[in-house]
Amino acid sequence: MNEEKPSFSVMDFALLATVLFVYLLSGGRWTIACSILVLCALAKHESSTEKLSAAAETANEPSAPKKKSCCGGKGGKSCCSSGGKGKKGGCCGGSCSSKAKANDSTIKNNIAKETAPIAVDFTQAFKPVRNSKKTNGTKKIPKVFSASPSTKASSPIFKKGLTISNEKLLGSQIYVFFSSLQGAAKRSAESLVCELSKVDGLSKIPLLMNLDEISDIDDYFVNVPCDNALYILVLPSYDTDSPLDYFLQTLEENSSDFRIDKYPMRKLVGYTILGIGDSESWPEKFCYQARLADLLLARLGGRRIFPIGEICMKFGGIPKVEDWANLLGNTLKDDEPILYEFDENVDNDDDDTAVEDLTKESVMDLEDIGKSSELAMNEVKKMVAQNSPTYKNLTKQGYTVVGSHSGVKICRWTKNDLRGRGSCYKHSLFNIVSSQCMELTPSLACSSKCVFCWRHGTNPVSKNWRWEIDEPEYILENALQGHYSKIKQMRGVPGVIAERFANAFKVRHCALSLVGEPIMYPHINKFVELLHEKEISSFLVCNAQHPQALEDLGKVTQLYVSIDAPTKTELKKVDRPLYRDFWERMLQCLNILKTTQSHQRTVFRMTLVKGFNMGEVSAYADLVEKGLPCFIEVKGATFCGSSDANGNPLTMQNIPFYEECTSFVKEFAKELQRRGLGYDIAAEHAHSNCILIANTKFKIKNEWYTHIDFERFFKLLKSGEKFDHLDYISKTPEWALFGNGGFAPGNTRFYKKASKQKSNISEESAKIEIAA
Ligand SMILES: Cc1cc2nc3c(=O)[nH]c(=O)nc-3n(C[C@H](O)[C@H](O)[C@H](O)COP(=O)(O)O)c2cc1C
Ligand code: SF4
Repeated sequence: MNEEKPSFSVMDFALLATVLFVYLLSGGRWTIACSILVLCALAKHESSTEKLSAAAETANEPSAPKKKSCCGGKGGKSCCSSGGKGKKGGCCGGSCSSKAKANDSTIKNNIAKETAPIAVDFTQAFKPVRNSKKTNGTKKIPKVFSASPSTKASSPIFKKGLTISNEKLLGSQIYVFFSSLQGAAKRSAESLVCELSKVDGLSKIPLLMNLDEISDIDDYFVNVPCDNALYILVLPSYDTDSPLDYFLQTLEENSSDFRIDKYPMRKLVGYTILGIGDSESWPEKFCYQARLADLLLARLGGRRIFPIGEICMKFGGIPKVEDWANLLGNTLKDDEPILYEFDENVDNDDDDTAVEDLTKESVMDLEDIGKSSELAMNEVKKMVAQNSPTYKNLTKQGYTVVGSHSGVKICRWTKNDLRGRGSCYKHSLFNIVSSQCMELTPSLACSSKCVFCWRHGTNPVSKNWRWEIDEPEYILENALQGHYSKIKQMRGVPGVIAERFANAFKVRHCALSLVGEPIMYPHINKFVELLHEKEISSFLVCNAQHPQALEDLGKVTQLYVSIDAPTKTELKKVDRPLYRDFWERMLQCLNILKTTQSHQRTVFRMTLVKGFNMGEVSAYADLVEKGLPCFIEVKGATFCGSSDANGNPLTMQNIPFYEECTSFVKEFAKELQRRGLGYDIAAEHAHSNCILIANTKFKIKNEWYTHIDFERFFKLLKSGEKFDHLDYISKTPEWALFGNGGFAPGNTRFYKKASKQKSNISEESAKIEIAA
């Protein structure tokens, strides 16, 4: 034991006494100076005392072996760097060397961190388990991908739905779906397919699918095409309306549709999503629709096998897609178990706590995503916003977009008529002069995706109205303005007849067709009233998918219903309707024509497409029996220029010749007469492959009255009296009757040069026109 040394020496006391003396003699400053001197002296004294006592101690020790001198961390030969031949050095016991190793590895790690190509930040889901209890041993840590937060809160299945699946991802059939407006998602999906095809051991080549072209989304997102399907979705985000909105709307509806399985996506091996967007221009909404899709697929029971990727196409683009694809490829090869949610096979073992720890944070994140995504789902957008690619597309095609959901366009028959080259078939059949007719739609969106629709791929689709609504007064005023400005542009065109040009500034007819489904517009009745107030007659074409709107429709001059196929199977193939109960809807509409709307001038509009709907006439006759329309307008689909790959599957082979149309119509009329339904062929416009079958009540004293007396129509309307289709008829002129061609006198028929026509036609890419 060491003996205790005294704390103060005589020297110390002498110094302190000096300080006291100085204080009493001269006060503050001198005392401070003196104190500092005293403290220095004391410190010096103290250290020399220590040195002395240390020397005394060493001198007193019994022959202790001499310690090697320490390197002081500098690594002298004798110690840490040890020429020590594997022996631990004398001073630090080797800790110098281990520290050096640690420093080394930290640096390496840092370098690795700095140089690693973090292309996409989707690594959050791979956070390591923080509970060390769960990571010991050789047990692998399952990757966890949490499911929809809202379902987590509400579904009992979720709470206990964590289990491990060892699905063999490599053996699955991968489907790469994409939706694209401007092509970036398509290119990304193609690159993804290319990268994934290189993955060793993948048993099947991934399939590329365009979501916007799928006839029925339910074929893939309620049913699945095979029992080992794995879905990868490449989705852009748009804060304006885009085709993806319909897809998301469908998933949303399916998740709450009691008629279908609550978790249909559980049939998949799994899914993952690659979002693309623009983080610079849309920082708040960057890839928000990809996240929404992720949420909805999880809600439908889908199992996420890889975290959602979010790539800004402005910075990096395709190389980042490839990075993501490579990481996904590694996951496919990786046979580690994946923890899925939404599985009732509960495994309630100890891992649950670890899983909870592990998922807590990502679930929190997803809750935020969930909230913002659900808000996004309920957000009301403009159908066609001015900055949207759809707007640009439509205006490029010659449409004047009015407000946010309506459009006008002057058709080629209006131009023809201004130049004395004849009106369209509506002149021959019903007395509508093309140069005074405005083609307009108050809804550019449609609830069908007809194969022959030439605007397919351009206009938005939806089952019902989900956009901002413009006032009918605003639409009419601006539509007329748009129409007149297009007419004005015709003033320099050779051959324009001055009188017709002047009259064209008084629109007399409005064809509510053009593109989309006019009856979807919530204020359609008010809009038609406004037309009538201006003595503009109304020709409304609807697609027989909105029975309630049809039932509620007020008086129109003529009411069309498109009948594109005679049977349920064919109608699905031709119209690709969005509604699951499309056939029932159509039958309901036919019944409404026969009952509530029987006072209207009703017309079945049939567009003949060879190879699609020119088969059985008796099935068509069944439909006529159900709707009993006043007229049946049969028109061969017509060619209208080459396609720009808009998804239209038809070619010139599908365009029927006029002879084929007439023989179809003759057979059809015969079948109707055989059933005693009282129809006959009345008029034609051979130039546009169009023939009219009319109910014989319009044949008075052996003369056809298929034309409209517009003056009488407006007179009756103003009178407020009830009237029906027979009250405003006029005699069909001789030239329009069937067999006479239907070309109005006073016009010169103009034939395109055959060679020029030929050069414009590309068999593979024909665009088919059905309206006008
Ligand atoms: C009108 C418009 C709106 C957009 N809105 C968003 C958005 O809300 N969030 C986002 O991340 N990117 C947004 N973008 C960027 C697109 O998602 C991005 O350009 C993407 O690559 C487009 O894919 P696509 O070419 O396949 O259509 C928008 C782009 C346009 C033109
Ligand atoms: S043809 Fe008419 S009903 Fe069919 S998709 Fe086009 S706009 Fe809609």
